[in-house]
Amino acid sequence: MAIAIDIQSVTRAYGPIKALDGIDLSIKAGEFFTLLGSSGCGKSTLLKLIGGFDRPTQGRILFDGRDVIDVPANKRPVNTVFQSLALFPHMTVAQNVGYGLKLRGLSGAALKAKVEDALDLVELPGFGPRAIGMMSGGQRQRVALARALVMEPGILLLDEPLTGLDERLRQQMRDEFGRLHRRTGATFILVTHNQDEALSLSDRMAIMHKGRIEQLDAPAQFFERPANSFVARFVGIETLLRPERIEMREDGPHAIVGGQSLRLRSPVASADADSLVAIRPDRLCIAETIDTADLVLTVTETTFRGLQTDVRLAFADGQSLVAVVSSDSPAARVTTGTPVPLSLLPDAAMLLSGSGMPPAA
Ligand SMILES: Nc1ncnc2c1ncn2[C@@H]1O[C@H](COP(=O)(O)OP(=O)(O)OP(=O)(O)O)[C@@H](O)[C@H]1O
Repeated sequence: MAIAIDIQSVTRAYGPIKALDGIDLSIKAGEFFTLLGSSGCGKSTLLKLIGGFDRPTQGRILFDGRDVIDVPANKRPVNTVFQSLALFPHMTVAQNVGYGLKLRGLSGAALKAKVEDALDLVELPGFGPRAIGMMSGGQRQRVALARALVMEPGILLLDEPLTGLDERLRQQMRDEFGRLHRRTGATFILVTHNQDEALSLSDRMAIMHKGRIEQLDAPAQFFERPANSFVARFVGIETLLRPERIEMREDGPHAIVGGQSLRLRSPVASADADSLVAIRPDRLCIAETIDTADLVLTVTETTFRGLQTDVRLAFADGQSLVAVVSSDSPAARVTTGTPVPLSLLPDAAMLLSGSGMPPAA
């Protein structure tokens, strides 16, 4: 049932704009795959190509090794849950869910049984006779999901399906997607700009930017080994410092920033003019004494954030980083202008290639 997808050198141009620019991507059968990126990066365009609602300008798309470019949307083993949901407002829940099966020629008790099973699957048992207008936002999302699942697709496409729901419902539906993925075994492809959603659900995900894939990996790898400074910033590693130079020392590579030395995770990629040093905030801590410190920086600002406080610390050249400390620790009460000793845990600092973005202020 689950279907593997191969996207080979796919470009989709609208005049001079390349919504997709040479995408190569293999999605494994049965995997939960997410396309993550900010508005305009091309993720919906890619989903449309997979669904058969649009054609690539160049390149090939294969399902289980078969080219599907000429297969129309309604003949593909794919169902889509659109952001707009696209439910028929004048029909009941059961009529909406059963619509596709009816078109396939199913009727009577067989149709009814399938619809009821699908409503059970999304935890809306007995809701069949209700009018769509009497369903809440979250319930409508589930009806849209049931309508797609009832077709038993090998591939389920989810286009920003949680947009517009409140936080509690988002959480509930998110859990539901995970559960349905395990139960159906179908290949799920989610499009979202919400990082939490992507991280919690995906087996693998791709971060897209300007029609290209910046990184394709399992979720934890985006923090462990961000491919470049764009990805680091996207996943919330905000400290990106411009080094004066890179030095190879006995204990490994070091970056010199503002006259101080930061030990880098090795091996380092070859540095170029755009290379930046990313510092993971979770691997930075305030040291007991100056003697045991890796760095000594000056406090420029503290921001109370409830349980935690952000302490901004500056290098001599004006570049800065943020240490996150517990609000009840003495470190949260340091005053501006104070020198603070810092320790870097192993692999806290990584040298990343730039992606044309300016470094953090
Ligand atoms: N029909 C179209 N005609 C012209 N340009 C288009 C068309 N559809 C998309 N584009 C352009 O292609 C690029 C990618 O669009 P796409 O809708 O795939 O982005 P997205 O990442 O899904 O964004 P969003 O999250 O806002 O939906 C954008 O620059 C967009 O303006």
